[in-house]
Amino acid sequence: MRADAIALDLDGTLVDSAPDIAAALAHALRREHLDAGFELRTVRGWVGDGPDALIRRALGARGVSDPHPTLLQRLRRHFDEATLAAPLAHGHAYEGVEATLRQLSRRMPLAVVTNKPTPLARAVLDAAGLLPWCTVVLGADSPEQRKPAPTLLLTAAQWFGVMPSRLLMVGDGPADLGAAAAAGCAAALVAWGYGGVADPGPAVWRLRAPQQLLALLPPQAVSG
Ligand SMILES: O=C(O)COP(=O)(O)O
Ligand SMILES: [Mg+2]
Repeated sequence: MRADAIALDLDGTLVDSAPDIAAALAHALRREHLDAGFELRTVRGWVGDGPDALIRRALGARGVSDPHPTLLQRLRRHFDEATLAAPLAHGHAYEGVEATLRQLSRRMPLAVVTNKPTPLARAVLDAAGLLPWCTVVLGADSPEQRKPAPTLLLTAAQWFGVMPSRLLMVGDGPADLGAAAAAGCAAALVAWGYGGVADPGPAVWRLRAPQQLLALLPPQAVSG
């Protein structure tokens, strides 16, 4: 396939961060004297739409379907503080990701496009040792930017001066595929992430290991 740049999702694609997200969520809920006893696999299923959606899902699971905005704000503040204090204390980059990004970054620019806010995303990437290989980190700093909206992918394409059709979005969830479709980008779905996509359709590449990206995008396929 031809791609001139890659956009990479963060949680569930580059890093197995669910244990840290679960710890930050538990910290936030406890600070507000709320029941924080969620299983890791439950929290894992809530990752992918950003921390505000995560917090709403946790509250919803406790029967709080219409939380007060100030409670949401406080929970977000506690969540962000906990994440910045220990971005990746329990999780790690998936095996093969660091070496793959290092090699790919010599061939083409790499953007991280995530529903995490940018400061949290940068902290996690730094802790994972992946930040040096990322040309730009684009997080969802406002609700409108959140995947499946195409905004961040279009920003990445513009940033790199490439057509959206020559930007490959690599992700683990429906928001990633939705954003790729909305932006007109090619898409690849990883097999190791937090999932939630039963049938990605024939146009989507399937990756069983990060290293497969190197074969999918050989050096001679790079233009310019
Ligand atoms: O839910 C999040 O915090 C972000 O998820 P993403 O990196 O998969 O976009
Ligand atoms: Mg993800």
